[in-house]
Amino acid sequence: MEKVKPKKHLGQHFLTDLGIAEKIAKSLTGHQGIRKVLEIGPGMGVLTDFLLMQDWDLYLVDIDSESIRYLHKKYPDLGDKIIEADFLTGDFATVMQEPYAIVGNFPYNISSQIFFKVLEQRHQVTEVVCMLQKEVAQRIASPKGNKDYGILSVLLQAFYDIEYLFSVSPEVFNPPPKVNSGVIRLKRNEINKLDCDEKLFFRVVKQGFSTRRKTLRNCLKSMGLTESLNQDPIMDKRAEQLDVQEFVGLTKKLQESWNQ
Ligand SMILES: C[S@@+](CC[C@H](N)C(=O)[O-])C[C@H]1O[C@@H](n2cnc3c(N)ncnc32)[C@H](O)[C@@H]1O
Repeated sequence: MEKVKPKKHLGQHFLTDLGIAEKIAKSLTGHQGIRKVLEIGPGMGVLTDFLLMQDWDLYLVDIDSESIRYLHKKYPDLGDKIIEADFLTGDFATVMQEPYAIVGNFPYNISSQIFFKVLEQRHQVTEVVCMLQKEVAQRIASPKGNKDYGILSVLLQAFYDIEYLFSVSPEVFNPPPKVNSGVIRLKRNEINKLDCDEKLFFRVVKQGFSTRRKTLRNCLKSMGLTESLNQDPIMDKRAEQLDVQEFVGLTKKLQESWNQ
């Protein structure tokens, strides 16, 4: 079968090391008893081959029509489960219907956007195993106080337990990317709902990190801080010094101060 020509604008760096592909596929655990799996960006199916050796109900989504033609030839039995779509704009809540896990060697240029979409679908997405740019992987898994800790770390850590699994060097891809890669696993935690207004929590986290070097007092002032909240010692801190629970506490304080 003629191979897919790598397209830079689609982040196509095809993994050539079968051992690593197998290791990624085996990192999926079926957390919370889920068998339905969506692979984002299967390309030529290097991960897919190993996923199909396991007992998953597997769906594939790729934006590239050349990859899709290749996958249909390679896996004729998958039929409609091979989906040509943009994961970022497609309605996968409806396609998948039930809770599902995500796996993939993500297109690195859109990996943060993929995670914002995962957050929107957090009630349905039980697990994510993925390879992405090492720095982004580290940032997502990073604890508070670390220079890498940011918006995605807090938001994802609020709903998922995150593990950095292993690093992968550029030589095992065709063409090799300019950056190192990292594989992470996210397992949805048991907390169905945060103990605060979740929409406000998202706003507080995003606004809190809007200027990293500034205190929360400065970053959040456009949100209408009352005088008493303005005096609260937490406002002297910077966003990177707060973990998820502290952000939840801050969100509750903000809401209560508005209700007074
Ligand atoms: C890094 S490659 C990985 C390919 C293959 N899984 C491998 O490991 O060799 C990323 C894949 O994501 C696909 N892709 C890029 N943007 C996408 C999007 N928005 N939605 C779905 N797939 C996308 C690309 O076409 C490509 O096949």
